[in-house]
Amino acid sequence: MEAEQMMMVVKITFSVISTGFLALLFHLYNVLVLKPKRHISHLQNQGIRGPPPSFMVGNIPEIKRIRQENHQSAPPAQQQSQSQSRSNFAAVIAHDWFSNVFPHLQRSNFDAIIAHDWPSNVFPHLQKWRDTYGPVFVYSSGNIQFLCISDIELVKEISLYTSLNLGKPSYLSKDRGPLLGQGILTSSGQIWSHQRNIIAPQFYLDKVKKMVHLMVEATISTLKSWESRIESQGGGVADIKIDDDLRSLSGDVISRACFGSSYCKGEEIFSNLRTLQKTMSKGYIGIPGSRYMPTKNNREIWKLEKEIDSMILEVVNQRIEQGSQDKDLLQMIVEGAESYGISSNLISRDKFIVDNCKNIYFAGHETTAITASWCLMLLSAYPEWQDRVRAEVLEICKQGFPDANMLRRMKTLTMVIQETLRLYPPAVFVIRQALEDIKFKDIVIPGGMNVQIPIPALQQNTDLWGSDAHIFNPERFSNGINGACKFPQAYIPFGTGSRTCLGQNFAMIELKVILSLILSKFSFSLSPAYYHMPAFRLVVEPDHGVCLQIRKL
Ligand code: HEM
Repeated sequence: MEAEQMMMVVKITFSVISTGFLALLFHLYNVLVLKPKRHISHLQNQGIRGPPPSFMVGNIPEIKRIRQENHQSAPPAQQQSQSQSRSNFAAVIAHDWFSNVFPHLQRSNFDAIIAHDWPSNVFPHLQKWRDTYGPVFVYSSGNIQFLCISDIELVKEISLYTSLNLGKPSYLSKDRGPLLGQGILTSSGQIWSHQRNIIAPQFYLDKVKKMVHLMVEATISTLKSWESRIESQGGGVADIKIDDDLRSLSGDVISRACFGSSYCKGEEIFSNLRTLQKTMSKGYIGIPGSRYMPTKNNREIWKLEKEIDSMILEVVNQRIEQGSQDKDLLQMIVEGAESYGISSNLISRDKFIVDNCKNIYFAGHETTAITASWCLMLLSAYPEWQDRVRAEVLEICKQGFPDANMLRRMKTLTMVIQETLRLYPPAVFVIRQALEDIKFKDIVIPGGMNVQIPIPALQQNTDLWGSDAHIFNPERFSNGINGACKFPQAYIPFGTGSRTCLGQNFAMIELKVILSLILSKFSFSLSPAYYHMPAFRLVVEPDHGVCLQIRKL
């Protein structure tokens, strides 16, 4: 009898295991073979083409090959020496008589030297496929399919579509999860709308204006450190690599503005986030599941993620214990987490708080700091614009510090920032996932498909912006965005549609404060050490940083 029972248990266990195994196999077959095939043939039937994907890896081998070919066509040694002589040239020319007597020559030389059409180097595969298959094509990164769209009429329709059926892709929360968690940047649907409702009021324009004073204070302390470096180096000039200073500055601003000045651990959190960002962009091979493999890189990512999460939670709990009169963003997130916890068990209270703080930390400081770096690089390279903007700032602020009213009047500075964000948008893709079949123009995007809009490709499209699309010309924004381009939807550095950047007003005001204060206190040119090489590390940043020769005015 006992033996019979044993047999029975063994049989049941075996059939449970084999059913589970078969279900897993079917799931894998569906995810890895059937679904991608269905998506691609659905689009192919509508005349959309793209490079043929291979099993599991999709088009990754081809992406690697195209990048390799692109790299080989411009050997690094040659690039380095060219670039060195270029930046030497720029640094020297900016201050000698040649630039005054032959400004047209200097300008055109510079445009030839520091080429702004970097997207074709950083994403050569997208450029190649666009040339081969047209402005709408389909490709696969590992097992994730993307419908890449740079057709302006389609982009226009997508930007007007407000339904949550076009949400954040599910792969993003896995892919960027360690950095951004399940915060608003990565979540879709229910959690997202709740989070956005909590966070959005913090970024209303009237609230942001009150933060100008706080931004000025933070900037002044950075500029004081530059002054002492100039004094200590002697000769009235110092070579300063500005990127990390600007990163700390924007980190300081976001800490004070959104999380209260008692956010003492901010420094450490930011530096860990930066290491995490670098580690993640180094290791990512685009195959789903690869994040979960116990590689050395992934172990490093998990360790950093844990450290960051516990640091944030520690600071939040300290803050809750201390209590606060100010209703800042942190307070709102904590209250939001309490109310959300009552209505949902989708995500724990602690995770809700940590993920949203991480989101704002990363979204709010990295992008702004990089934009400030690019903007100062461009103002160094185009001294005539540096002079023009400085004259405007000095006229508006006299000898004082900028306030919200003054910032509004800085039209030339706004044009320069807009042009910087056109040529060097730090966030390079708007990414969405169709949660059900959605029709745009005459294309039905199948449910589950990811949509990718490459921001730089749109913003440097000569058909939309004219033959000078690759050239730095802030003048094009003199009549606003509508005057600069036939289609305002082709200018989307802050994204598009219902999920545009929550912090865009905040970012524009912060950039104006930082840049106007720098311009009113210093003049600057490119250091011979500057090496122009935009690189993609989840955001587009200067690979070797921006090194400037800075003089006190
Ligand atoms: C120059 C600076 C910035 C740039 C270029 C930028 C760009 C972007 C872009 C492209 C998106 C994605 C939008 C989309 O998918 O359509 C985004 C989302 C977001 N950004 Fe920014 N951003 C900047 C600064 C900031 C700042 C300062 C904050 C906060 C203080 C912030 C908070 C956010 C948040 C919370 C989202 C997610 C919105 C959502 O999904 O609902 N950003 N940003």
